[in-house]
Amino acid sequence: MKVLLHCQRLRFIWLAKPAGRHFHRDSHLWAPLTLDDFEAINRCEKPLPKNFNFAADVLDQWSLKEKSGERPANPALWWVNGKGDEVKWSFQELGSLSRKAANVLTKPCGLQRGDRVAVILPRIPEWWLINVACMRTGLVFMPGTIQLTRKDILYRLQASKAKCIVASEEVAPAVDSIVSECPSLKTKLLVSPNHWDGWLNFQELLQSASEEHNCVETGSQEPMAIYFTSGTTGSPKMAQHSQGSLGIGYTLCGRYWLDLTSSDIMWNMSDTGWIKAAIGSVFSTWLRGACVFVHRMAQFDTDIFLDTLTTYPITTLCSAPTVYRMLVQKDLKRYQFKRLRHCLTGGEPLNPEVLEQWKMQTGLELYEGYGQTEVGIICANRKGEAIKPGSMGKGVVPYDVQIIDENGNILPSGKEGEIALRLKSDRPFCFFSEYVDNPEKTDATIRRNFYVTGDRGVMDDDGYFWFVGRADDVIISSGYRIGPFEVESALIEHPAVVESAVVSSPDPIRGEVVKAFIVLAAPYKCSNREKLTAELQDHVKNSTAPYKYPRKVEFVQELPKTITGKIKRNVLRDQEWGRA
Ligand SMILES: Nc1ncnc2c1ncn2[C@@H]1O[C@H](COP(=O)(O)OP(=O)(O)OP(=O)(O)O)[C@@H](O)[C@H]1O
Repeated sequence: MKVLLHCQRLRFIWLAKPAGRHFHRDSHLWAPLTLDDFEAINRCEKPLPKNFNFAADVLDQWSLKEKSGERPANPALWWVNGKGDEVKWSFQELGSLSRKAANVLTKPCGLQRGDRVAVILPRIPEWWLINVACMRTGLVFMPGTIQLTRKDILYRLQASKAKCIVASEEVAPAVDSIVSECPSLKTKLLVSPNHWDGWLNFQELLQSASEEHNCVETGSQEPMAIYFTSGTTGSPKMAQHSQGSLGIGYTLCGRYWLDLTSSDIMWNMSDTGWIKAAIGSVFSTWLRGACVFVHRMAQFDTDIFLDTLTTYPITTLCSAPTVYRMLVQKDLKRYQFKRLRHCLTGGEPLNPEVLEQWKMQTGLELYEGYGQTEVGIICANRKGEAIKPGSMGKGVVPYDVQIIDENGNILPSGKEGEIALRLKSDRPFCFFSEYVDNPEKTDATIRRNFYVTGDRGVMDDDGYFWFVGRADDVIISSGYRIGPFEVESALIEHPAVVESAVVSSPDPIRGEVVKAFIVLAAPYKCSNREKLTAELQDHVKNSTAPYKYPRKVEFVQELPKTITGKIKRNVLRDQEWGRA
């Protein structure tokens, strides 16, 4: 199945040899792959087909099922903006509009299979159209959030050598200010009712484009998308994914973690720039034939958020822990959610206190998942399995998740080490292909026969994984190893704490000590700081091993975060160590 090449400078690259069973769609021998096939491929019980295209092999199949009445009359995409505007597309409408969009990309934009397209759009329906149009044409989709600054956009366009940028008016001026420094960029496509000098207009071109389009027969391992990582620990890396890794790799995630069926309505809050949008708002959801629900909020607002859940028949919700931390500050018992039955979170550790409060106030569990841009979901609390508050759940199929030491040896349960994925003879097909133009970083993810995540954790006797912290975030004080998450989770149990970030801080005797940066809840903002510090320190000493308590405490208005909302502990740590 797979050939392992031993290259110069001890670099390993994998060439998976896909099976040739999947005939060209025009051939009389061609049979569409079914959801059962995708699940079997995901379980590694069936080989990856030679060719695969998510638009043709998944979306167009749902269109046919919709036509024949085999799928409920649920939209494929349901978009609202809170101002009375609404878009509902069936799979058939999504099909015909995305074919038109494909013609816009190849004809007036002049793009060819394999070209890279930077797409920086807010949560508007066109984002989904361009996404599917790129699949149909074999273009490599590179999403980015509209919160990117001029400098971020320049970094992304130069690093990727993108041929085209698709943007909205929010970011067009920033693009214009740096375009002269991006020689590879040939086309600027604006998604707006207005015309801008030097930009083609998507809406106008879409209206006149033909609906006739033959989907490109992409190889399963052909590049489909490039995701820039969050940049929590440094410059974002370009993780490249293939048609198969994204298009098939999330089948089981949709079934077991998201628990979706074709009559579900999934609201995933992730920004369009991150892989979580791809998982929850494209691949997992549409593989299961469910409806993708989108609310374009100008900015996150808890009242609008809660109103949306009471107004629309959303069944499944996925949001970052930060959002749940804010929501549990409200009196949630006042709200009657219309159809909500399954709630998910991930991207950051979820404090057990938040899970308990959410459950107490809404009656619903919170199913946490743990993953990375590079390899997708690694651990998750699956529907139907008992949740252990504070744990990220068990390893997900097809991954063999282990805790290893610095030499790549598997550690027994209960021992802290690095979270890693065991690579048997085959590299799992759902892995990213590489960090583009960065073979050293790609190689550095492999230790002996493991993919190392760079995160530290513990597996218990029941196979549940417990997050300790990113390897760089672990604090070593007087010889003790202290994970920030445990201290932060202890702090948030106290009613004065909305959220906190725990980092190492220099100390002349202990080398480094635990320091907590704390955002206070409104009623505690005017409290006596000295008294409150002592109270919080005592609280941590009582709820976890006393050596973990924060010897230094600083109260802050807010914590530094990435645009995905993740706490940037490295910024606070550098500040403490005078490296800022
Ligand atoms: N449920 C979770 N619990 C704890 N941490 C999580 C969870 N889910 C994701 N993470 C963290 O997020 C990381 C993956 O996030 P992402 O792929 O966006 O890149 P990043 O590591 O934040 O950014 P960069 O690699 O650019 O520094 C994981 O390695 C882990 O540290």
